[in-house]
Amino acid sequence: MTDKPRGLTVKSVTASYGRRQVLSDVTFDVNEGELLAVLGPSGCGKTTLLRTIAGLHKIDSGLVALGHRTVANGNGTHISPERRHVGLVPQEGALFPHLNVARNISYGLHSRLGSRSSNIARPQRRETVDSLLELVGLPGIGHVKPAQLSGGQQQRVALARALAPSPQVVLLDEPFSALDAGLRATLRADVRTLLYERNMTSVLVTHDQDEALGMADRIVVMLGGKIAQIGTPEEVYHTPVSLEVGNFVGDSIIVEADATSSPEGWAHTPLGPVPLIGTHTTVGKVLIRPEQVDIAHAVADSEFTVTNVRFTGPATIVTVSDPTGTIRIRSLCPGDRQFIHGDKADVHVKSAVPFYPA
Ligand SMILES: Nc1ncnc2c1ncn2[C@@H]1O[C@H](COP(=O)(O)OP(=O)(O)OP(=O)(O)O)[C@@H](O)[C@H]1O
Repeated sequence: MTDKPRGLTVKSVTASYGRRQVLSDVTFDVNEGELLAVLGPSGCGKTTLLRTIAGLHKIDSGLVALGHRTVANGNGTHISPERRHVGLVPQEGALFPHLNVARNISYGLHSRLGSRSSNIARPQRRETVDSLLELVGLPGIGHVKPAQLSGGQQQRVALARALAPSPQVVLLDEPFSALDAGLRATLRADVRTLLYERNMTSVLVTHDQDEALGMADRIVVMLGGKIAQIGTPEEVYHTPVSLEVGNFVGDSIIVEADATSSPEGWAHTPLGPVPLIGTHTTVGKVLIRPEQVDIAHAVADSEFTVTNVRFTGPATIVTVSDPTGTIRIRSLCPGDRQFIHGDKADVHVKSAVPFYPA
């Protein structure tokens, strides 16, 4: 269990809907002030996991603790959501439409204090709401109804409401999924800064790889109700524990590799010799990231042909394929287009890649 009073422990948690188990032996800690992303495909159990931490879904076995306080275990302990001191930022549509922004936020204060909330002096409540609106970058909009706000503004208000009772942990359930790309990027950065400045312990659930890689201190990769890997964004991106994790966490090229007869630390592949992370002596597969591949105009004849060129602004994504089209390699080339469709190309993997034995 975490020894920090504001950390979170999830230990060997299983949870079900009826007879169907959807979380299986889930274990991780979140350190005080850390943002942990739970990344996984749709249906893998991310929301259920958040709900078990928030107290909205009972666990079958295992333990959930906030700091030193066990809030759920398999022996019948189940502290109710309002007594857990957890703030939840759900997906879109979470605000009460009939209440103005200030009342939506002060609802967060009520939920912490229950019946005692009426004892808080109105000026004090107002001061708290005003400072939270300031914090999320929306000063002076307390009188406005949610319908008058943009999606991004509504999510900022939802965050203010979650932070209102000074929770021990903030849980964010795909909070940016309904926003357009530009707004999503801005809000991700703002929320990250805000949580960091408040030293908030946070769990962010997302199926968006960029979001997890860009926001989290550590990532839990969930596949099929189980944890597949826990690590820093760099670890899960560069050294995924399996091809499945690697493929899910980012754009990847997976090719056959033979390390039985190549020099130590290298494997023969259809792309030529490829450097490996670690020493291997079997056949298997390698997982290559697009930015690890250099593509150059062929000096002699090459079996690889440029089949797609896509300019993205800061870089150009070039796809080359072998004659059968079974091997397709995307490479991230900085700068403007230097290739056109049909160019012959040489392919070179420039840094060590993970190897997975067959
Ligand atoms: N109330 C429910 N009753 C029965 N089964 C449910 C219920 N809620 C979710 N499930 C099932 O449990 C599994 C996990 O669902 P969950 O919503 O936790 O996944 P998720 O990873 O959050 O998915 P998404 O990213 O699509 O929201 C899914 O197979 C889902 O169909």
